[in-house]
Amino acid sequence: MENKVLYKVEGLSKSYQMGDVEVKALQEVSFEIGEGEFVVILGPSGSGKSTLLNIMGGMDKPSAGKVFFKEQEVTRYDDRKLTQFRRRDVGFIFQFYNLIGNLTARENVELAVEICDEPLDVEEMLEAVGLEERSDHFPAQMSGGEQQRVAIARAAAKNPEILLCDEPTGALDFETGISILQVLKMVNERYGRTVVVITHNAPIAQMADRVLKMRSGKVMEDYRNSQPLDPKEIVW
Ligand SMILES: Nc1ncnc2c1ncn2[C@@H]1O[C@H](COP(=O)(O)OP(=O)(O)OP(=O)(O)O)[C@@H](O)[C@H]1O
Repeated sequence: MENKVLYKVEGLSKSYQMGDVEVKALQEVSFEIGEGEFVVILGPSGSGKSTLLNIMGGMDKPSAGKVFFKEQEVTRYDDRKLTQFRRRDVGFIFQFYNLIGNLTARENVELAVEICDEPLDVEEMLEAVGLEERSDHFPAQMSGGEQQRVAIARAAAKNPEILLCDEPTGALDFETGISILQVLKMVNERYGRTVVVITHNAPIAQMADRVLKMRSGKVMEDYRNSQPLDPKEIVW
């Protein structure tokens, strides 16, 4: 089975100048991601995962190299096209949820879909992530796992091609983390969305179709799991 290529990353490098020192966050990273894949980008702290995800999501620009999304070169987009790309094509999920505190779960999701073209049904998404009973609660009235479910509903309801998730289980205990991985897998399977999860937590790689292992700003391994595990079989 060969999926259509969704992302093509070519020779991507990113350096930061810190006084006299040049920090090489990414060094000539190249790979492709197929439509519908569940990808885990695994690497220790400082290996360049967030830098890579931010460039893939149009939030940051590389020092060199190219990113293509559906054969369009994102790295050549002007600000207007980048805004459109972030709104329409990409859903973001962060470690600390980033919900708006004075809006309920439902209102957080509704606000996000207001700025995109073909959103999914808000109630359906809240139900899909298991929050139908809690949709009128404010973030402060919800557990970390519930808040992360709202964040997933918010990102997925935009109906983006891809969900980019930066350590989505990083702030959660083991069992809640597993339940969040199950929700991400559900969005991948039921809605056919491509999902990229970055993590330093090696066991999570067992649920991926594809694994990219990073170290010191480079992709050291790029492999496919022949039998990805169901999240509930993962232990850490
Ligand atoms: N804005 C910045 N200015 C200077 N250096 C930066 C900046 N952002 C990242 N770096 C450096 O780039 C390298 C890669 O950082 P990055 O956050 O991408 O790694 P990471 O794998 O996501 O790490 P973590 O899991 O700890 O978030 C690190 O050495 C980091 O200190």
